[in-house]
Amino acid sequence: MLGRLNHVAIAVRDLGAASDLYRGTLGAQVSEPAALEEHGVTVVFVTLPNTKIELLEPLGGDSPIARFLERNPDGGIHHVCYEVDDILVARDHLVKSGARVLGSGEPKIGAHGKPVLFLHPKDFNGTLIELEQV
Ligand SMILES: CC[C@@H](C(=O)O)C(=O)SCCNC(=O)CCNC(=O)[C@H](O)C(C)(C)COP(=O)(O)OP(=O)(O)OC[C@H]1O[C@@H](n2cnc3c(N)ncnc32)[C@H](O)[C@@H]1OP(=O)(O)O
Ligand SMILES: [Co+2]
Repeated sequence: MLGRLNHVAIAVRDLGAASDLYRGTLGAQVSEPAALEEHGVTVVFVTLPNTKIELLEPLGGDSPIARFLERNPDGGIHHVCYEVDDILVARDHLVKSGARVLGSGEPKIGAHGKPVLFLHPKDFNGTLIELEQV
C-alpha cells in the first residue's frame, strides 16, 4: 500500500530562523512560506534530491502543532508522509485493521494540492503518519 516517502515534517517555533538555517548553514533549496489556514500551520518546503523536509510553524489559536511545541520547545520531528495511490482504499483498509484516522476521516487537500489524511501516533509506534494520494 505504501509508496515513496513524500516528506518528513519538523515543527519549529520560528519559521524564518529555521528557513535561514536550512538555506544558509545547510545549503538547501528552501521555498517561500505558505500560510495554510485550514491546517493551522505555515509551511516551508526544503527540497532534497530524494525527498522533502516540511518546516511547520503554528498558525492561529488552534494549531494542531501547538501542544507538540509545548512538549518540545526546541521543535522536533512531527510526522512522516507516505504516498499512496488511492487514499480512500488505504483509509478503509486501515480502519478495518483498527487504526484511528484523525479528524473527520475524510481527506483534506494538503500543501501540494493533493488529498491527505493523518493516522494516530499511538497506533503507529509513536509516530504521526500522513498519507498523501499521488
Ligand atoms: C501543511 C499541510 C499538511 C501537508 O500537506 O503536509 C501538513 O502536514 S499539516 C500538519 C499539521 N496537521 C496535523 O498534524 C493534523 C493531525 N494532527 C492532529 O490531529 C494532532 O496533532 C494529534 C496527532 C491528534 C495530536 O494532537 P495533540 O493536541 O498534541 O493531542 P494530545 O496531546 O492528546 O496527544 C495525544 C498523544 O499523542 C502524542 N503525540 C501528539 N502529537 C504527536 C506527534 N506529532 N508525534 C508523536 N506523538 C504525538 C502525545 O504526546 C500524546 O501522548 P501521551 O502524552 O503519551 O498521551
Ligand atoms: Co505534512
